Amino acid sequence: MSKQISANEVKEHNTVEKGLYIIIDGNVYEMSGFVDEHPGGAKILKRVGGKDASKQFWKYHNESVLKKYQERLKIGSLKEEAKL
Ligand code: HEM
Repeated sequence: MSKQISANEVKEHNTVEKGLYIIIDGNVYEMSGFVDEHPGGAKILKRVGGKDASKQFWKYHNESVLKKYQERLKIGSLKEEAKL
């Protein structure tokens, strides 16, 4: 099972310096080492750091992109938490 990461932890990692975490479909990806080679540009990725970027991701990519990069970029999955 992959590492469980809380929504707060994701939120705190919103810059390349601190670690650029993004959520796609409940999985957490660490993008800081990838921003400079992202074909869609660094800026757009930095803007979604610390956030759920599922909607933006599926707008521009398909499943094969995730398959290709998940081994390198995926660091865990979003922890299920009780909602108040
Ligand atoms: C795991 C995360 C991501 C990976 C591995 C990734 C990878 C890639 C790759 C390989 C391409 C080249 C086109 C392709 O092969 O489909 C691309 C293009 C692009 N990506 Fe990403 N990307 C990620 C997340 C995102 C996110 C979150 C956004 C938006 C906020 C984004 C926006 C774009 C845009 C705008 C393009 C250019 C599309 C075009 O020129 O038609 N990407 N990305």
